[in-house]
Amino acid sequence: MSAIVSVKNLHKAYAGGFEALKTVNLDIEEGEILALLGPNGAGKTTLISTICGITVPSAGTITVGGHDTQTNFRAARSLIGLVPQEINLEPFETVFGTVSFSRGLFGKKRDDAYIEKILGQLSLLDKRDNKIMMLSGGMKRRVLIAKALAHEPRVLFLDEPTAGVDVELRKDMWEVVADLKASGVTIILTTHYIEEAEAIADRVGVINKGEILLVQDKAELMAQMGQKQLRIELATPVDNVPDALAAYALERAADGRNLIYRYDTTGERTGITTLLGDLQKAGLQMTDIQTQQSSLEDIFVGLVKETA
Ligand SMILES: Nc1ncnc2c1ncn2[C@@H]1O[C@H](COP(=O)(O)OP(=O)(O)OP(=O)(O)O)[C@@H](O)[C@H]1O
Repeated sequence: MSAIVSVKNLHKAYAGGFEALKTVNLDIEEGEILALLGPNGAGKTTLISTICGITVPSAGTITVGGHDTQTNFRAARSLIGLVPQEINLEPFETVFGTVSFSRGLFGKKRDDAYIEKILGQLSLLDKRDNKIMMLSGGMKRRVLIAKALAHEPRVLFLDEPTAGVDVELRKDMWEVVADLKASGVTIILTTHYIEEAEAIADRVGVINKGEILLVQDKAELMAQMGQKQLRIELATPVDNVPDALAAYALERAADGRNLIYRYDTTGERTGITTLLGDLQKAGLQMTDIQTQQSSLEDIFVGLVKETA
Protein backbone atom coordinates (compact mmCIF):
# COMPACT_ATOMS: atom_id res chain seq x y z
CA MET A 1 0.00 0.00 0.00
CA SER A 2 1.16 3.55 -0.62
CA ALA A 3 0.47 6.71 1.35
CA ILE A 4 -2.35 8.87 0.00
CA VAL A 5 -1.82 11.48 2.71
CA SER A 6 1.65 12.29 3.90
CA VAL A 7 2.30 14.69 6.77
CA LYS A 8 5.92 15.69 7.38
CA ASN A 9 7.24 17.62 10.36
CA LEU A 10 3.96 19.47 10.79
CA HIS A 11 3.90 22.13 13.45
CA LYS A 12 1.02 24.43 14.33
CA ALA A 13 1.08 27.29 16.78
CA TYR A 14 -2.09 29.40 17.03
CA ALA A 15 -1.99 33.20 17.06
CA GLY A 16 -1.51 33.44 20.84
CA GLY A 17 1.53 31.16 20.54
CA PHE A 18 -0.26 28.01 21.74
CA GLU A 19 1.37 24.94 20.20
CA ALA A 20 -1.56 22.77 19.09
CA LEU A 21 0.67 20.41 17.04
CA LYS A 22 4.32 19.66 17.75
CA THR A 23 6.24 18.00 14.89
CA VAL A 24 3.65 15.57 13.61
CA ASN A 25 4.67 12.92 11.06
CA LEU A 26 1.97 10.69 9.66
CA ASP A 27 1.41 8.59 6.54
CA ILE A 28 -2.13 7.50 5.77
CA GLU A 29 -2.31 4.47 3.50
CA GLU A 30 -4.70 4.35 0.58
CA GLY A 31 -7.81 2.33 1.43
CA GLU A 32 -7.39 2.16 5.19
CA ILE A 33 -9.58 3.31 8.05
CA LEU A 34 -7.46 5.22 10.52
CA ALA A 35 -8.98 6.24 13.85
CA LEU A 36 -7.39 9.15 15.68
CA LEU A 37 -7.94 8.95 19.40
CA GLY A 38 -7.08 11.60 21.91
CA PRO A 39 -8.53 13.46 24.87
CA ASN A 40 -10.22 16.87 24.49
CA GLY A 41 -7.85 19.47 23.16
CA ALA A 42 -5.26 16.90 21.99
CA GLY A 43 -5.07 18.47 18.52
CA LYS A 44 -7.24 16.08 16.46
CA THR A 45 -9.38 18.76 14.82
CA THR A 46 -6.34 20.97 14.25
CA LEU A 47 -4.60 18.10 12.48
CA ILE A 48 -7.59 17.36 10.26
CA SER A 49 -8.26 20.97 9.38
CA THR A 50 -4.60 21.54 8.57
CA ILE A 51 -4.57 18.54 6.22
CA CYS A 52 -7.76 19.88 4.62
CA GLY A 53 -6.13 23.27 4.11
CA ILE A 54 -8.52 25.16 6.42
CA THR A 55 -5.83 25.86 9.01
CA VAL A 56 -2.43 27.11 7.86
CA PRO A 57 0.53 25.13 9.22
CA SER A 58 3.32 27.01 11.02
CA ALA A 59 5.89 24.59 9.56
CA GLY A 60 6.06 21.30 7.70
CA THR A 61 4.49 19.90 4.54
CA ILE A 62 1.40 17.89 3.71
CA THR A 63 0.66 16.11 0.46
CA VAL A 64 -2.62 14.51 -0.59
CA GLY A 65 -2.43 12.24 -3.62
CA GLY A 66 1.01 13.73 -4.20
CA HIS A 67 -0.29 17.35 -4.28
CA ASP A 68 1.12 19.80 -1.76
CA THR A 69 -1.79 21.26 0.24
CA GLN A 70 -0.20 24.70 0.29
CA THR A 71 1.29 25.12 -3.18
CA ASN A 72 -1.36 23.06 -4.95
CA PHE A 73 -4.38 23.55 -2.71
CA ARG A 74 -7.14 23.03 -5.28
CA ALA A 75 -5.81 19.72 -6.57
CA ALA A 76 -5.19 18.45 -3.02
CA ARG A 77 -8.56 19.65 -1.70
CA SER A 78 -10.51 18.09 -4.57
CA LEU A 79 -9.37 14.66 -3.36
CA ILE A 80 -10.67 15.31 0.16
CA GLY A 81 -14.14 15.07 1.63
CA LEU A 82 -14.62 16.57 5.07
CA VAL A 83 -17.45 15.78 7.45
CA PRO A 84 -17.27 18.41 10.16
CA GLN A 85 -18.23 18.02 13.79
CA GLU A 86 -21.01 20.57 13.58
CA ILE A 87 -24.10 20.19 11.44
CA ASN A 88 -23.93 23.13 9.05
CA LEU A 89 -26.76 22.50 6.60
CA GLU A 90 -29.24 24.82 4.95
CA PRO A 91 -32.60 23.95 6.63
CA PHE A 92 -34.86 24.88 3.69
CA GLU A 93 -32.84 23.08 1.04
CA THR A 94 -33.69 19.52 -0.02
CA VAL A 95 -31.41 16.56 0.59
CA PHE A 96 -30.72 16.13 -3.12
CA GLY A 97 -30.20 19.86 -3.66
CA THR A 98 -27.75 20.08 -0.75
CA VAL A 99 -25.59 17.22 -1.97
CA SER A 100 -25.74 18.16 -5.65
CA PHE A 101 -24.83 21.79 -4.90
CA SER A 102 -21.75 20.69 -3.00
CA ARG A 103 -20.55 18.75 -6.07
CA GLY A 104 -20.87 21.94 -8.12
CA LEU A 105 -18.73 23.86 -5.63
CA PHE A 106 -15.81 21.64 -6.60
CA GLY A 107 -16.32 22.43 -10.27
CA LYS A 108 -17.57 18.93 -11.10
CA LYS A 109 -20.19 18.43 -13.78
CA ARG A 110 -23.73 17.73 -12.59
CA ASP A 111 -24.27 13.99 -12.23
CA ASP A 112 -27.67 13.07 -10.79
CA ALA A 113 -27.04 9.35 -11.12
CA TYR A 114 -23.89 9.61 -8.99
CA ILE A 115 -25.66 11.70 -6.33
CA GLU A 116 -28.46 9.14 -6.22
CA LYS A 117 -25.92 6.36 -5.84
CA ILE A 118 -24.43 8.06 -2.76
CA LEU A 119 -27.86 8.75 -1.31
CA GLY A 120 -28.68 5.07 -1.79
CA GLN A 121 -25.45 4.02 -0.11
CA LEU A 122 -26.34 6.18 2.89
CA SER A 123 -30.00 5.02 2.98
CA LEU A 124 -31.17 8.52 2.11
CA LEU A 125 -32.81 7.85 -1.22
CA ASP A 126 -36.36 7.96 0.16
CA LYS A 127 -35.51 11.33 1.77
CA ARG A 128 -34.22 12.71 -1.55
CA ASP A 129 -36.80 15.50 -1.80
CA ASN A 130 -37.25 16.17 1.92
CA LYS A 131 -36.18 19.49 3.33
CA ILE A 132 -33.19 19.24 5.69
CA MET A 133 -35.22 20.67 8.59
CA MET A 134 -37.54 17.66 8.42
CA LEU A 135 -34.76 15.19 9.11
CA SER A 136 -33.67 13.65 12.40
CA GLY A 137 -30.21 14.43 13.77
CA GLY A 138 -28.90 11.06 12.59
CA MET A 139 -30.22 11.61 9.07
CA LYS A 140 -28.61 15.05 9.00
CA ARG A 141 -25.29 13.39 9.83
CA ARG A 142 -25.78 11.09 6.87
CA VAL A 143 -26.47 14.10 4.65
CA LEU A 144 -23.18 15.61 5.86
CA ILE A 145 -21.41 12.46 4.70
CA ALA A 146 -23.24 12.47 1.36
CA LYS A 147 -22.31 16.13 0.91
CA ALA A 148 -18.66 15.38 1.64
CA LEU A 149 -18.72 12.57 -0.93
CA ALA A 150 -20.49 14.56 -3.66
CA HIS A 151 -17.33 15.49 -5.54
CA GLU A 152 -15.96 11.91 -5.51
CA PRO A 153 -13.09 12.42 -3.06
CA ARG A 154 -10.59 9.64 -2.43
CA VAL A 155 -10.05 10.51 1.21
CA LEU A 156 -12.83 11.17 3.70
CA PHE A 157 -12.26 12.85 7.05
CA LEU A 158 -14.93 12.34 9.67
CA ASP A 159 -14.55 14.53 12.72
CA GLU A 160 -16.45 12.88 15.58
CA PRO A 161 -19.04 11.32 13.26
CA THR A 162 -21.11 9.83 16.04
CA ALA A 163 -20.90 12.52 18.73
CA GLY A 164 -24.27 12.69 20.44
CA VAL A 165 -25.70 9.89 18.32
CA ASP A 166 -27.49 7.01 20.05
CA VAL A 167 -25.96 3.54 20.21
CA GLU A 168 -28.10 2.03 17.46
CA LEU A 169 -27.44 4.81 15.02
CA ARG A 170 -23.76 4.72 15.89
CA LYS A 171 -23.63 1.08 14.77
CA ASP A 172 -25.47 2.09 11.56
CA MET A 173 -22.80 4.68 10.93
CA TRP A 174 -20.10 2.05 11.39
CA GLU A 175 -21.75 0.05 8.62
CA VAL A 176 -21.81 3.12 6.42
CA VAL A 177 -18.10 3.63 7.03
CA ALA A 178 -17.37 -0.04 6.25
CA ASP A 179 -19.34 0.27 2.97
CA LEU A 180 -17.41 3.39 2.03
CA LYS A 181 -14.14 1.62 2.65
CA ALA A 182 -15.34 -1.25 0.47
CA SER A 183 -15.99 1.28 -2.30
CA GLY A 184 -12.32 2.29 -2.12
CA VAL A 185 -12.45 5.47 0.00
CA THR A 186 -9.68 6.06 2.55
CA ILE A 187 -11.19 7.09 5.87
CA ILE A 188 -9.77 9.03 8.77
CA LEU A 189 -12.00 9.55 11.75
CA THR A 190 -11.55 11.18 15.09
CA THR A 191 -13.50 9.80 17.95
CA HIS A 192 -13.92 9.86 21.69
CA TYR A 193 -15.57 6.47 21.59
CA ILE A 194 -12.78 3.98 21.88
CA GLU A 195 -15.16 1.13 21.15
CA GLU A 196 -15.71 2.84 17.80
CA ALA A 197 -12.01 2.63 16.96
CA GLU A 198 -11.96 -0.93 18.22
CA ALA A 199 -14.91 -1.84 16.02
CA ILE A 200 -14.02 -0.25 12.70
CA ALA A 201 -10.42 0.95 12.42
CA ASP A 202 -7.57 -0.83 10.63
CA ARG A 203 -5.02 1.37 12.37
CA VAL A 204 -5.23 3.50 15.46
CA GLY A 205 -3.34 6.72 16.10
CA VAL A 206 -3.18 8.21 19.58
CA ILE A 207 -2.63 11.97 19.95
CA ASN A 208 -2.02 13.78 23.18
CA LYS A 209 -0.93 17.38 23.71
CA GLY A 210 -0.17 17.95 20.04
CA GLU A 211 2.00 14.86 19.66
CA ILE A 212 1.31 11.53 18.02
CA LEU A 213 2.14 8.94 20.62
CA LEU A 214 1.74 6.02 18.26
CA VAL A 215 0.15 4.87 15.04
CA GLN A 216 -0.23 1.15 14.81
CA ASP A 217 -2.22 -1.67 13.35
CA LYS A 218 -5.15 -2.13 15.71
CA ALA A 219 -4.89 -5.88 16.06
CA GLU A 220 -1.11 -5.66 16.60
CA LEU A 221 -1.54 -2.92 19.17
CA MET A 222 -4.05 -4.91 21.12
CA ALA A 223 -1.91 -8.03 21.00
CA GLN A 224 1.28 -6.20 21.95
CA MET A 225 0.09 -3.86 24.63
CA GLY A 226 -2.84 -5.81 25.85
CA GLN A 227 -2.60 -7.77 29.01
CA LYS A 228 -4.76 -10.67 29.82
CA GLN A 229 -6.11 -11.48 33.19
CA LEU A 230 -7.22 -14.69 34.70
CA ARG A 231 -9.96 -14.48 37.30
CA ILE A 232 -10.04 -17.41 39.68
CA GLU A 233 -13.15 -17.93 41.74
CA LEU A 234 -12.49 -19.69 45.05
CA ALA A 235 -14.75 -22.11 46.89
CA THR A 236 -13.92 -20.33 50.15
CA PRO A 237 -12.93 -16.64 50.32
CA VAL A 238 -9.42 -15.81 51.56
CA ASP A 239 -8.35 -12.88 53.75
CA ASN A 240 -4.83 -12.86 52.34
CA VAL A 241 -3.05 -14.31 49.37
CA PRO A 242 -0.96 -17.23 50.81
CA ASP A 243 2.80 -16.49 50.98
CA ALA A 244 3.50 -19.53 48.80
CA LEU A 245 1.78 -17.67 45.94
CA ALA A 246 3.54 -14.31 46.44
CA ALA A 247 5.55 -14.68 43.21
CA TYR A 248 2.37 -14.43 41.12
CA ALA A 249 1.44 -10.95 42.43
CA LEU A 250 -2.20 -12.01 42.70
CA GLU A 251 -4.83 -9.43 43.49
CA ARG A 252 -7.78 -10.19 45.77
CA ALA A 253 -11.18 -9.18 44.45
CA ALA A 254 -14.83 -9.63 45.40
CA ASP A 255 -14.03 -9.78 49.14
CA GLY A 256 -11.42 -12.46 48.67
CA ARG A 257 -13.73 -14.71 46.70
CA ASN A 258 -11.70 -14.08 43.54
CA LEU A 259 -7.99 -13.92 42.79
CA ILE A 260 -6.78 -12.05 39.73
CA TYR A 261 -3.64 -12.97 37.87
CA ARG A 262 -2.32 -10.66 35.13
CA TYR A 263 -0.07 -11.93 32.41
CA ASP A 264 1.53 -10.65 29.27
CA THR A 265 0.04 -11.92 26.03
CA THR A 266 3.40 -11.71 24.24
CA GLY A 267 5.37 -13.68 26.83
CA GLU A 268 6.51 -17.16 25.89
CA ARG A 269 4.81 -18.65 28.90
CA THR A 270 1.80 -17.38 30.71
CA GLY A 271 2.60 -19.11 33.99
CA ILE A 272 -0.99 -20.30 34.28
CA THR A 273 -0.22 -24.01 34.49
CA THR A 274 2.23 -23.62 37.36
CA LEU A 275 -0.09 -21.14 39.08
CA LEU A 276 -2.98 -23.59 39.01
CA GLY A 277 -0.71 -26.32 40.39
CA ASP A 278 0.57 -24.03 43.17
CA LEU A 279 -2.98 -22.99 44.08
CA GLN A 280 -3.84 -26.61 44.67
CA LYS A 281 -0.69 -27.13 46.73
CA ALA A 282 -1.63 -24.13 48.86
CA GLY A 283 -4.96 -25.84 49.56
CA LEU A 284 -7.16 -23.41 47.62
CA GLN A 285 -10.11 -24.86 45.78
CA MET A 286 -11.42 -23.22 42.62
CA THR A 287 -15.03 -23.15 41.48
CA ASP A 288 -14.50 -21.25 38.23
CA ILE A 289 -11.86 -19.54 36.10
CA GLN A 290 -12.25 -16.90 33.40
CA THR A 291 -9.84 -15.01 31.18
CA GLN A 292 -10.29 -11.45 30.02
CA GLN A 293 -8.31 -9.43 27.45
CA SER A 294 -7.66 -5.76 28.15
CA SER A 295 -9.56 -3.52 25.77
CA LEU A 296 -8.29 -0.75 23.53
CA GLU A 297 -9.71 1.59 26.14
CA ASP A 298 -7.39 0.20 28.85
CA ILE A 299 -4.44 0.62 26.49
CA PHE A 300 -5.45 4.16 25.53
CA VAL A 301 -5.96 5.29 29.10
CA GLY A 302 -2.58 3.83 30.03
CA LEU A 303 -0.82 5.64 27.17
CA VAL A 304 -2.38 9.02 27.81
CA LYS A 305 -1.68 8.74 31.55
CA GLU A 306 1.99 8.05 30.84
CA THR A 307 2.33 11.38 29.00
CA ALA A 308 0.17 13.41 31.41
N1 LIG B 1 -8.25 29.03 16.67
C1 LIG B 1 -7.61 28.68 17.77
N2 LIG B 1 -6.86 29.58 18.46
C2 LIG B 1 -6.18 29.22 19.57
N3 LIG B 1 -6.19 27.99 20.11
C3 LIG B 1 -6.91 27.06 19.47
C4 LIG B 1 -7.66 27.36 18.28
N4 LIG B 1 -8.26 26.21 17.88
C5 LIG B 1 -7.93 25.25 18.77
N5 LIG B 1 -7.10 25.76 19.72
C6 LIG B 1 -6.50 25.03 20.84
O1 LIG B 1 -5.70 23.99 20.31
C7 LIG B 1 -5.83 22.80 21.11
C8 LIG B 1 -6.21 21.63 20.23
O2 LIG B 1 -7.56 21.82 19.80
P1 LIG B 1 -8.31 20.79 18.85
O3 LIG B 1 -9.66 21.33 18.59
O4 LIG B 1 -7.43 20.50 17.70
O5 LIG B 1 -8.37 19.51 19.78
P2 LIG B 1 -9.23 18.18 19.64
O6 LIG B 1 -8.28 17.06 19.92
O7 LIG B 1 -9.95 18.16 18.35
O8 LIG B 1 -10.24 18.33 20.84
P3 LIG B 1 -11.79 17.85 20.99
O9 LIG B 1 -11.71 16.39 21.19
O10 LIG B 1 -12.21 18.59 22.21
O11 LIG B 1 -12.51 18.26 19.73
C9 LIG B 1 -6.82 23.12 22.20
O12 LIG B 1 -6.10 23.45 23.37
C10 LIG B 1 -7.57 24.32 21.67
O13 LIG B 1 -8.01 25.14 22.73
